[in-house]
Amino acid sequence: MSDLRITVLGTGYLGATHAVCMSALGFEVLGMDVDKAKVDALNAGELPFYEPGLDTLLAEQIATGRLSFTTSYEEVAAFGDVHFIGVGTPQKPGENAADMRFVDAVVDGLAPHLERPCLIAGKSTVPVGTAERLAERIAELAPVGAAAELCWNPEFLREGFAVEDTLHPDRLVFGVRSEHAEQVLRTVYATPISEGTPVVVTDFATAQLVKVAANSFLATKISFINAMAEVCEAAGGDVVTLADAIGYDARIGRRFLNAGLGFGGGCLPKDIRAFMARAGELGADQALTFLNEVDAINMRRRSRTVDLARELLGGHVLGARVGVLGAAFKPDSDDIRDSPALAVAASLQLQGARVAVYDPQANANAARVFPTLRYVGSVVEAVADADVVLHLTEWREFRDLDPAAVASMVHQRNIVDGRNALDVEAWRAAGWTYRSLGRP
Ligand SMILES: NC(=O)c1ccc[n+]([C@@H]2O[C@H](COP(=O)([O-])OP(=O)(O)OC[C@H]3O[C@@H](n4cnc5c(N)ncnc54)[C@H](O)[C@@H]3O)[C@@H](O)[C@H]2O)c1
Ligand SMILES: O=c1ccn([C@@H]2O[C@H](COP(=O)(O)OP(=O)(O)O[C@H]3O[C@H](CO)[C@@H](O)[C@H](O)[C@H]3O)[C@@H](O)[C@H]2O)c(=O)[nH]1
Repeated sequence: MSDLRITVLGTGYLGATHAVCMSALGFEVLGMDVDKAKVDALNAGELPFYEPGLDTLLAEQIATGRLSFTTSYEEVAAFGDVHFIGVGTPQKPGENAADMRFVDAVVDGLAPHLERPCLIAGKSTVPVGTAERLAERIAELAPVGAAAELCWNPEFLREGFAVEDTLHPDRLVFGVRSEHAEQVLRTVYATPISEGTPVVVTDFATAQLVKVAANSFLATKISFINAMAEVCEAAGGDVVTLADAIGYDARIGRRFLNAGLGFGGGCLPKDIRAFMARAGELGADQALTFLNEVDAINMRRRSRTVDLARELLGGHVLGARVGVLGAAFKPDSDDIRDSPALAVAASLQLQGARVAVYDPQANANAARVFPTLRYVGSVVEAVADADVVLHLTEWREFRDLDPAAVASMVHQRNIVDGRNALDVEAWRAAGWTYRSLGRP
């Protein structure tokens, strides 16, 4: 184990995971965030969000004494040999572009304290050109001068699998300007568990682009199958069978070909939009106009789900009871950023439905953003007397439901499976009118 000391600036979903995993690999790690409540919770060994396995790992690592958290840039600068940047890059309100103010603030906060040689490794997802700009800024501000070097090391973890993805990544991407930076990154990642992982060493521009290209491809794959779902709806085909059949072709592959309510979260939607905005600035906007269509197909799935619910209610949404299963943008996460489930729930409520939402982990986060929806603590409460049940986030708890048992709780046996994840035959056999996206 190398004695490099690591810091992680921004300890949200990405940064907290990275800090905890680096500590689990044996490094001494200092995490930093401007949110004092978050820092206090992390220091107490309490994870401020839900991520399977990360809670126990955090508590274990805090107990080793190798991992701690602070709000101080000075402490971070004095402590670290390698500083990872994992602050947020959300969509700017009312624009497609990414809001870079957190990235800029973290560099402006840290760099003036850098008095000893170090590597700063950007992990946040950024518009191409950011690393080049930040390198200049660091050169201007850091007392140690060129011995504070920047590199770009994009992160590909998925929420719900964050620990697994961090410890066993599909690949590592190092955007570097020197052999020294490459060697330091190789040392950080030279652990038994990343053995055999492909390492792509490249320039700044490519490293930043790899990340948004990957997310654009994933978003396109989902919208492709959702476009097929639209055609299946028109033609009377079954998109799940279609996905299975085309997925057997190894060139296509079945993963990420699940049709339904579409993609949400704090990454895919904002990343394709920021990529389009950046391409526009670079004069390459034509190259990415297809991403507009990817986005539009995705958003149409939300309206389609609302329409299915309305159809099942015979057009009478006003006063109808709607039981919503799921609020998170995906299962095994409490993240509700751009959640398709909440968009559908909110739309039906706006049309006058009486909506009850249950999510195993995301109720509290959802209530902060959509305070007027009614949140309940169980499936039983969500579906009580419902005229229609909407399955919008495919938690195992929902996939395992016994349709006969749920049938006895509702007013009308209507279900929309927004994720094509329930057993159609079993639900129909229990007397349910089952509707889903892209299936007859
Ligand atoms: N969430 C993921 O699964 C994931 C995966 C890969 C890449 N990314 C990218 O990583 C970045 C972070 O995403 P996230 O989901 O962890 O966001 P997040 O909102 O959960 O976390 C961001 C954290 O940064 C902190 N912060 C803001 N300003 C700061 C500052 N000046 N100094 C220190 N901390 C500051 C915030 O308080 C917050 O805790 C984004 O660019 C995202 O696109 C996220
Ligand atoms: O076949 C599929 C697969 C996913 N989704 C939806 O797509 C969204 C995103 O899912 P996923 O990619 O699993 O979650 P994220 O945690 O947002 O991870 C994505 O975004 C991260 C942040 O950039 C990247 O690091 C990951 O590699 C990338 O998968 C969710 O709403 C899913 O419900 C589908 O609708 N159909």
